[in-house]
Amino acid sequence: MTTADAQLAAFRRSIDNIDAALIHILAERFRITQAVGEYKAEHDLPPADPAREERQITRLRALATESGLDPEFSEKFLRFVIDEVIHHHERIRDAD
Ligand SMILES: O=C(O)C(=O)C[C@]1(C(=O)O)C=C[C@@H](O)C=C1
Repeated sequence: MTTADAQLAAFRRSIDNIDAALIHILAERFRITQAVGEYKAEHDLPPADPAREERQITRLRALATESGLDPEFSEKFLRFVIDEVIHHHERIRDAD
């Protein structure tokens, strides 16, 4: 193995650890949003709350900018996650 190969392998070990952390964090987020979906279905609350989403996006865009992450990417990522959560909420509501 060359020095360059060893360096790339070291970078990739770090990437693999970060990816694992992301999966654990997402799993935890979806675990709690599952409970939120059940709560909303029980209390006849709508699956989506656009005002709450607006506040989350504003907050995360600011955090992204502070952290050197592209705020556009952060918003797209959060939108993608929230849209999936809303689908889960709808499925829970429709199963009731
Ligand atoms: O906070 C809620 O009401 C949720 O259902 C959670 C969540 C989210 O995933 O963050 C999902 C859907 C709503 O539109 C807003 C936020």
